[in-house]
Amino acid sequence: MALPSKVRIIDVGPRDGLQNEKQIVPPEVKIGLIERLERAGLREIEVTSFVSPKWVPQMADNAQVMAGLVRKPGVRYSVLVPNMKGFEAALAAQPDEIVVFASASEAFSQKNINCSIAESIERFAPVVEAARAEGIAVRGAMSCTVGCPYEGEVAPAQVAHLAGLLKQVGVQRVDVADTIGVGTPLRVQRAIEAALKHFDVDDVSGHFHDTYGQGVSNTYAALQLGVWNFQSSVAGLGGCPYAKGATGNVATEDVVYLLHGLGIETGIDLERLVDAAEYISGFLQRPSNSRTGTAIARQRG
Ligand SMILES: CC(C)(COP(=O)([O-])OP(=O)([O-])OC[C@H]1O[C@@H](n2cnc3c(N)ncnc32)[C@H](O)[C@@H]1OP(=O)([O-])[O-])[C@@H](O)C(=O)NCCC(=O)NCCSC(=O)C[C@@](C)(O)CC(=O)[O-]
Repeated sequence: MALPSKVRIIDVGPRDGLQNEKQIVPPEVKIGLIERLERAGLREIEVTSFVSPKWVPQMADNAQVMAGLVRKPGVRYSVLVPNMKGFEAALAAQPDEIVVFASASEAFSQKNINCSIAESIERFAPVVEAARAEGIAVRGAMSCTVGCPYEGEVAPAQVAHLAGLLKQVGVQRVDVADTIGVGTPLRVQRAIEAALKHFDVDDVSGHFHDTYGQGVSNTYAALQLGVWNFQSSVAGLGGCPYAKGATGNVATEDVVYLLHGLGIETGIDLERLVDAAEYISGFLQRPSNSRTGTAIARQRG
């Protein structure tokens, strides 16, 4: 199959990237990061999550971040929502899209959202209905589609099962997430094919963590199946609080370098993206996890 000619990237740095940071990042820094991502050409940004602040303290400023954004036309701002309480809080902030998040593995579902997969779907059903009634788009993140930190390998059939449940409750598109970054290209392709049993290829995205350095290879493997939507994180920020040892998402800079090298259009200016990475890395006092970003920053001197 020919590779797609264009790709849409959702930068999840402000949410997935920062949620696990011990040091609280103030809302104005998060907003500064979002503005720099917009300047770099990102047209979809996962801004925050309306989850319990006891579970994820870094996202406790969700309403402040949303209220402080100067929304740019043409940019889609999404937020994670685990239940009706989160949806009601998110609704006041008027996101363009909400993301409900379920797991392909039972154990991770329990650790991450304190309920079984079936219970999570029951919780999401009214949330999805309410969001769509408000004209808010709904994405479903599927965690642990390749491996689980508690159960080990996850079978494609589990991914297909979850994708089917999300489809049934009205989720419009899904992310195939390798939460702990253990996937390699063929395993990731099997997980994507499982999602494709229920969703059109235009509505399936790849979300790869880079724990074992496979994020770029897995992106290429997904492109080979025609997938053209990806989530990645500026500077490779990230890690899930409930997936011990897992590192950040594949860096947006690394994905963009791959895509531009393949002649695939992204609308993203790599130099400006590195500016955004330098901004947040400077705040965190830590070098970027992106190989591309590091190379470009070194050339700048
Ligand atoms: C789902 C719950 C809330 C269940 O947590 P629970 O403790 O079972 O919830 P509960 O309904 O029993 O409520 C307990 C307390 O939490 C409050 N509460 C209840 N809901 C909310 C809410 N929405 N916002 C704010 N507060 C909330 C509620 O009001 C109550 O407050 P209290 O009466 O004790 O003061 C909790 O487990 C939670 O917040 N989990 C979120 C964990 C999380 O954010 N994980 C990271 C995101 S997933 C991820 O990163 C993976 C992804 C998407 O990136 C893809 C990938 O790579 O895999």
